[in-house]
Amino acid sequence: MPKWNKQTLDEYCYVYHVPIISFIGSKSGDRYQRIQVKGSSLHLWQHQTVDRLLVEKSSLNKVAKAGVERRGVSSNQWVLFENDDSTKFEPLLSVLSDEKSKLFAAIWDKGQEDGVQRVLFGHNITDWTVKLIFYDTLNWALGNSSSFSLERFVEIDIDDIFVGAQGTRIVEEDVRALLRCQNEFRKYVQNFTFMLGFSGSYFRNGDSDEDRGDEYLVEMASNFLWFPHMWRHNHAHEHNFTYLEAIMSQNKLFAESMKLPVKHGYAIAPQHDGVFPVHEEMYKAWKKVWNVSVTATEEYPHFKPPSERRGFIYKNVSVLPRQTCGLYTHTQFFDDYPDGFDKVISSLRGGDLFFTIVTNPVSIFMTHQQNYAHDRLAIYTFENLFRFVRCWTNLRLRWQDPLASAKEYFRLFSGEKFPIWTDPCTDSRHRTIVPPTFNCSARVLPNLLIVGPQKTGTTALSSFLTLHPDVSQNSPDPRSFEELQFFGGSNYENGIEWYSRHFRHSIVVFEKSATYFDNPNAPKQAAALVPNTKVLIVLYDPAKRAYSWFQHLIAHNDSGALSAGSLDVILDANEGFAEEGTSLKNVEAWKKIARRCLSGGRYTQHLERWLQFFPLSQIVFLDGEKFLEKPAEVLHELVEKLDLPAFDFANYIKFSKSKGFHCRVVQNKLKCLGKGKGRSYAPMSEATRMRLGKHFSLHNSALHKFLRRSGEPVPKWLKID
Ligand SMILES: Nc1ncnc2c1ncn2[C@@H]1O[C@H](COP(=O)(O)OS(=O)(=O)O)[C@@H](OP(=O)(O)O)[C@H]1O
Repeated sequence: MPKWNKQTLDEYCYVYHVPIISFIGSKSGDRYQRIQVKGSSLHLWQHQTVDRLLVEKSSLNKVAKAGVERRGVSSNQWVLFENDDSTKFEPLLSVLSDEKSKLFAAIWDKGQEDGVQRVLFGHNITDWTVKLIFYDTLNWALGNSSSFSLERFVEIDIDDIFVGAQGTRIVEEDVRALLRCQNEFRKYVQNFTFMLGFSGSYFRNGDSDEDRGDEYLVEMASNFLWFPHMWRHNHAHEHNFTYLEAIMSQNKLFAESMKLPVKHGYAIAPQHDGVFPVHEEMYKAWKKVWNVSVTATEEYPHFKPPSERRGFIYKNVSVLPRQTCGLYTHTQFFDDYPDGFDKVISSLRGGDLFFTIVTNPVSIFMTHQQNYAHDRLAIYTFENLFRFVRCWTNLRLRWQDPLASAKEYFRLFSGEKFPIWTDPCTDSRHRTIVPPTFNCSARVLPNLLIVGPQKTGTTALSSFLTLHPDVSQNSPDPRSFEELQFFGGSNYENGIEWYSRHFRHSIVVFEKSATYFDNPNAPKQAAALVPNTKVLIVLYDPAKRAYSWFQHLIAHNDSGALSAGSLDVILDANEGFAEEGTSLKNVEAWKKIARRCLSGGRYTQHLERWLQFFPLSQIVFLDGEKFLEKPAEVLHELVEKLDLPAFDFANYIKFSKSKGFHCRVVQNKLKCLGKGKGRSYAPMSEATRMRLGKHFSLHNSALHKFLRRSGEPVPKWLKID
């Protein structure tokens, strides 16, 4: 890192108490093996080979268990640290060797030399022990260490307990093994209980030994917990509520007659069909027949990568992420492990499966009855996994009922409650399980979002833009001032079928909801559904738009605005200078109005959020003031940016003297926007203007800087002399 950058980084970390995590590699051409770390008394050794590692006792190592020795590391290219001063440095991972001096693969510099704390690693996280220590370090750096729980909830579902071709199914001896293994697992996982999923229609569907296996399982039913699939492993998305209710009821009758303990309102849909993408009819049938309140899926937001699967709540059903453990219905023999036996071994010994448990507070695994027949690979896999976790970590594994897990999950990740819709048509797995009413080849989603802010001319812009023959706009929603207000709004709950119904094919398909710009959830939700869309932001003098907002409220007889009488009274209240004797109710109402008037005009504040989810190349800025004066010219530029053929807007947009704004020309007549757009009201006083200018000055100069830096044209109204 260049010297100047390093200095700035160190200074930042010193001032804001931010620790640094560094991974240090060996320099290939360097002749020196032992080097002093610049500005520190610490030395490091390059190009080292490591055979044995030992996790050290340290307040930073929480999950990683201290004192266990790992042998057979056998890899080279490590950088090791030499520590002469235990008051300044605390080892996290040491190297065991026959040499006298002790070297360390990870060390914590407590910041006594320059006030900056650092954790230095001499190897990257391809080594699982380093990864484990890195996980602890990250939690420490994020300040999670004290609140960090060592409890991990583990659930193993056996799906389709009666589903399977003859010759692949469990027999009586396998059921006995399952019971033994459940007891064995309880040594590692407190309260462990297998959860068995059933489709009753397949009961006793094997040869005579397998049928006996089914019977014995049902005799032993009370030892396990049971949850429903469909009667015949049916795919939910293909059916409506009435049919789903019927087949679920049939499965319920089966459970009742077999006395299966079905508790906890838990269910799993065969092949996750209907859970995500959501099939509302299935959720309704689940509630009605089984009163389901928890399920799990591998499909949200997408099947891959598994580490990014998350949860959500839909129709009062908590959907938890479900993990795969590398065992599928065809995995019955050691030789059958997908990608070979070694892959599974490495996955559970410090690989993906191990880290699934480490990193997820709740892990729900999916297995199938075949994995407990023949070589009983599931038993082998989980027993070894649990042993490994016990050996190398301080984690406490526990089973708890899915309802408690759901509660815990959404307590920890409360921001995940609302599902984020993705486009099922761009996910090959989701495409096959969308309800038949959702036709991917016909569905249309926007490729341009006009996001606002409000009161910047977005209605006029939309109206004029649709003059272009290759542009179409969403059909209006009368319930929300014509706008769909889908992202970040209550219409989001209506789902994508509802949303996409409002669009029709065209080269540019746009949606305009001016509420999106300053809505905290809109960018994330928009990026999940239409990641390639362009996002158009109108840049308009925020002082004028604040005044326009206030006039909007007056025109709508808003009691708060009317009682204030002027925007200045609102601004006074917002700054804590409400006139003596003003009721608290009025002060609160005026502050609320102030927020609405001012918030959207703080451009960079909201822009930052959009840029977290969309690259700058997809953001289109439009000068709102120039648009007001010369709409045809601005539209000409916009059309070019959108790669559309040129269009003679000037022919179709003319200025109306009576309206005082530009209007569309329809059959030789001017057709202006309604009276709610382009209102006539007293002009803003110079004093209010100045006041608002002052309020926005920092935000405006940040916007100015941002536009300059990004090579975007700076609107005239923003130019700073
Ligand atoms: N051609 C034309 N016709 C009418 N109005 C025009 C036009 N061009 C820009 N404007 C300005 O648009 C302001 C309303 O902005 P929005 O359409 O974004 O408002 S909203 O947020 O959708 O309610 C509106 O604000 P007010 O003047 O306060 O009514 C206008 O200043």
